[in-house]
Amino acid sequence: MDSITIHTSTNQYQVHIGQKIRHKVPVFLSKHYPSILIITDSVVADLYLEDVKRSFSSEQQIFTAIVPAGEASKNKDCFFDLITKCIDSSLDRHSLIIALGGGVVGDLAGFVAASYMRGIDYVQIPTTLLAHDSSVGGKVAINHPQGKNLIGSFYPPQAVVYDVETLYTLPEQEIRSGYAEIIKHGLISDEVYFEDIIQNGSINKLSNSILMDHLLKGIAVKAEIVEKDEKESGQRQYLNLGHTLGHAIEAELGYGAITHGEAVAIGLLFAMKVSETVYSEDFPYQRLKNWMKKNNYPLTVTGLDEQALIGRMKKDKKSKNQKVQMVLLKSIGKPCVHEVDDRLLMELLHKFLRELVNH
Ligand SMILES: NC(=O)c1ccc[n+]([C@@H]2O[C@H](COP(=O)([O-])OP(=O)(O)OC[C@H]3O[C@@H](n4cnc5c(N)ncnc54)[C@H](O)[C@@H]3O)[C@@H](O)[C@H]2O)c1
Ligand SMILES: O=C(O)C(=O)C[C@@H](O)[C@H](O)[C@H](O)COP(=O)(O)O
Ligand SMILES: [Zn+2]
Repeated sequence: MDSITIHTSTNQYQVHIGQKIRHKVPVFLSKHYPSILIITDSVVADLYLEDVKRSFSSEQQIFTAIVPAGEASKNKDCFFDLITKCIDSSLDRHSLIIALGGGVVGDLAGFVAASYMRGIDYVQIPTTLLAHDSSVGGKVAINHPQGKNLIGSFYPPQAVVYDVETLYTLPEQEIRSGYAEIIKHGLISDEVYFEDIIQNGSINKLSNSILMDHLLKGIAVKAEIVEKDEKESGQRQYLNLGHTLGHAIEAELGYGAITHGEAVAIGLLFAMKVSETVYSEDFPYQRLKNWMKKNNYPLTVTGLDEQALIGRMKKDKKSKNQKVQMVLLKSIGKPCVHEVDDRLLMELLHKFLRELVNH
């Protein structure tokens, strides 16, 4: 088993990564919690809820709440119903919330924990590849129809218990989604890591040891950044590479129409294109795109209104005075934040979306 400690402004917590550790969750908790609410989704509940429940002793009161699987659950109604569940279960400030699932459950349950009684403890038990990113760093949120994660908080968990055995049941689309954030971690940190991912070819044929290597490196990149800049006043913005357009696409298509990682993948390609123009640098754009095609990323999203996308990009949390701020690359491993002029953005987006469909 691997463990990484993350220091925050208010506490420190450990990210434990290993096989079968969902069966022994209390081992990773520093306190005894008399009452616990496990929040999960309808798919994960059938697979892993009993394992996690059974890991607690019989004198602990365990409540469960199951939300529909998918991005659409990160909304105000699910949030409010979960708060009601906390009240009905008489949770208090000594209780624990467990987020058992992917990034949707992690963000939603984390925001419930951050809000209920102005904050109670919670633990992340991630079950997707993408959640190597979402479970670390304490960003919790729900979506607004006008934009992703516009309602949220920075609220670190007490622990992250990442049982990588759960990844074996993931469908292909979710492996693909998670790999977009792994690629992102490679692009912002280290060319060798990035090359290792794309040269390995098909993500469905990877050996367990290669997958684990990519995953652990991704967690290490994320951990190092969030520890230095927990509340995103500077370099944490680099973790948003690909998200300015990615989030706009998710919201514009309707939450859940494509996965977060698939939208981020398109956003990564666009960020590379803009970087090429702004910094007059060559990037392995075509090789990355070929890798994405080979792995069936949906790159031909059609019918997107370019003006609407730009309007949404301006509502992104990095915006300043209605100007789009994008994370770009000076080179691989050297990210930066750059204000992109409206006219240039429109020109590049128009060209990019046309090329995306055609080549
Ligand atoms: N807080 C952060 O720092 C952060 C970082 C990245 C992404 N996110 C957020 O994470 C969300 C996406 O997370 P996600 O990709 O994990 O999506 P998700 O939570 O919707 O999970 C994807 C799908 O896989 C299913 N699933 C989960 N675990 C499974 C398993 N082990 N076996 C089989 N099926 C399983 C789920 O039921 C769901 O249908 C987005 O809302 C995104 O904004 C947050
Ligand atoms: O942890 C971060 O910081 C990130 O930006 C990680 C992203 O992968 C993640 O999707 C995050 O939720 C985006 O944050 P947001 O502030 O743009 O909503
Ligand atoms: Zn993301």
